[in-house]
Amino acid sequence: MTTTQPPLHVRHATHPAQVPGFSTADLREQYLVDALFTADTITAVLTHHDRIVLAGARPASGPLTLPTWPELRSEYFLERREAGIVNVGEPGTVTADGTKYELPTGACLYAGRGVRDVVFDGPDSAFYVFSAAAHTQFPTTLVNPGEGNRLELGDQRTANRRTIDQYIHADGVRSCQIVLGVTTLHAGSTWNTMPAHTHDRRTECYLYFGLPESERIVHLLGEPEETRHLLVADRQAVISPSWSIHSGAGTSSYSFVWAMAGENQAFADMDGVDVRDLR
Ligand SMILES: O=C[C@H](O)[C@@H](O)CC(=O)C(=O)O
Ligand SMILES: [Zn+2]
Repeated sequence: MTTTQPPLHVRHATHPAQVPGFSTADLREQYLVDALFTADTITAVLTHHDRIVLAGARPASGPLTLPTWPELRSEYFLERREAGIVNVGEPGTVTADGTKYELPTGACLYAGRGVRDVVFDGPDSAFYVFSAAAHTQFPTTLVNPGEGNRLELGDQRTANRRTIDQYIHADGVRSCQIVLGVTTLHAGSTWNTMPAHTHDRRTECYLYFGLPESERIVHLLGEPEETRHLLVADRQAVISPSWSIHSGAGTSSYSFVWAMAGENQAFADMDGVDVRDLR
């Protein structure tokens, strides 16, 4: 089928000193990715923070093939890249060089460097793609919800009881740079990632999903002593540069894909910020 292929949206890196001068609209333009999932379209954003590409594929009326973009100067998208793909919609399939993988909601497919053809299918599926530059090839691997390393964090009394599934990480599915998982807030819990942290060696992106259409997440960003917020809807992503905290509270519970790329893959390489020190 024929589809319109939107251009790659390129976002330059930002300096923390710019943040105090940003209006709400400026903050949203720099850090919020608000329309990744348009029917029969693959939408993509390249951020110069660690050269991460975020893409969304919604194969509503037929299969969609992952293209490449002129800015990448590559023959095919994964020629020098790797990707973590998470289905944030209804069950669907991803076919990587002829091998078809079934992805229920919340499942993750790691697609390694060198995979030429990636095809998304499933009328109500929605595939989130997080891609980083890759120096070598690791095997393409499927991880289903609950099959990764599972962490139970937080407490209902502080409204942050949540389950963290680590999928792509140093002790799980191997990759060059990507560390990726899905966190699900338990019913009645609203806070993620509080106490907040930074990790100056990695850029991290959150893609919120499973949030009712009428609800919003108040996502906190910026340096710990100079924070700002974004009001974020379902299936929207936020880019957190290395100097930025990334934490939020919803008007309801929700899930999110967290994914990072950069200098190392140590999940525990975080600089925690005491709640009392946030400004
Ligand atoms: O660097 C790690 C990431 O920010 C997330 O894994 C945090 C998270 O999912 C949570 O606390 O809810
Ligand atoms: Zn983090």
